[in-house]
Amino acid sequence: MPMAGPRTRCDPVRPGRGQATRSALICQTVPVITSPYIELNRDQWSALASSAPLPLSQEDVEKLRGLGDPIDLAEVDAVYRPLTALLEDYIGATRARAQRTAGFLGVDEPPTPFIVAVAGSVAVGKSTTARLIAHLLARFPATPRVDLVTTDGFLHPNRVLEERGLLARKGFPESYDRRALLDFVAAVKSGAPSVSAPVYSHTVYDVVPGRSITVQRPDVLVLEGLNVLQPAPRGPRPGASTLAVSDFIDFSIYVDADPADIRRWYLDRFLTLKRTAFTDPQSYFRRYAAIPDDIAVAAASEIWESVNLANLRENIAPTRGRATLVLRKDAEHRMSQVLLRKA
Ligand SMILES: Nc1ncnc2c1ncn2[C@@H]1O[C@H](COP(=O)(O)OP(=O)(O)O)[C@@H](O)[C@H]1O
Ligand SMILES: CC(C)(COP(=O)(O)O)[C@@H](O)C(=O)NCCC(=O)O
Repeated sequence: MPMAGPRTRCDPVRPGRGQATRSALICQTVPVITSPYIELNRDQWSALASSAPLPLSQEDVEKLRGLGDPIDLAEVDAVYRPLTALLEDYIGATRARAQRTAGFLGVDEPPTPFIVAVAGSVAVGKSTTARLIAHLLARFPATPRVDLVTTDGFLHPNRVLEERGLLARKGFPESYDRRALLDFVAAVKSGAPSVSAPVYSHTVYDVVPGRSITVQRPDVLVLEGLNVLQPAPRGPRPGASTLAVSDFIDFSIYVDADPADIRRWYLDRFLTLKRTAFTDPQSYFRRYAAIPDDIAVAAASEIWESVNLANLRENIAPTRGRATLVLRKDAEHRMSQVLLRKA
């Protein structure tokens, strides 16, 4: 993310013993690191929290956190109190600008939903971030109506993935119905009164036929998924639209961590799911419930390497620099650094 450019730096050279005292300069070309982000460490970020108590209990946090994510009230306080305050500020500024523009044009055009996108690898904890943001923003008087949509509903059904030889590419850009996802986000951002999105089930590992979630012009839409910062497909047909989902996003958050840590979280979660969700006869992974842990871990490792890590490297991590804010986590899921796009 930081960009390097050369500059000349000159430092005075101290004369050695017995040498003439005339000062001298030694000059060299050194790279200058500039970045479009303001970087804050954990203490700097968490110190931005206001002293008002968070409208959340430890019990709420336990309900909202994803499987394997140890986040507690103190961590929510450190990360999400400043984050939601910042988001409310962005939302207020966006609304004020929309009002000024409507006044300038002499039209009566209310602001459209503010879209917050949450991106990052499989198993990095996007759903915890998305759920906490949605829950907290809904408690602010200016944004009581908040909806949360995950992009997995826009995956092609397994039948289509199988036909196209893409079952082992689930989560890769081509495994989604990108047109439908783009149409959905564009409709929300056009102020459509009611827009529906399909729903995915992690249990059956497929899109649920006939099920949908309807979004009715909320104050905020939180959109969570691997691919929300993905650019439009490369080399589109001449004349085809180059619009991408990210063109309709007002604020994006990339949840970032070391791939070695994410791998461990993925495998630990797989073992927990093996004892819980996979025992459901409806579970796509039910065959793993009854096999020894080491064989299940070997299979999960293979899925991690060949699907999720490959997708992280090829498609997801390259979009990190497009995010408004990068939330960097340490090996224990604790926020270690926040990068915020300079205004
Ligand atoms: N095979 C599965 N069965 C049931 N739930 C799952 C399964 N895989 C993932 N989940 C759940 O789905 C949610 C989204 O997971 P994922 O897409 O990996 O994103 P993240 O971990 O970044 O939130 C998580 O809450 C996770 O616990
Ligand atoms: C469904 C997912 C692609 C996540 O989709 P998202 O909500 O981010 O659009 C992912 O959880 C997944 O199932 N990946 C395929 C490999 C695996 O089983 O882990």
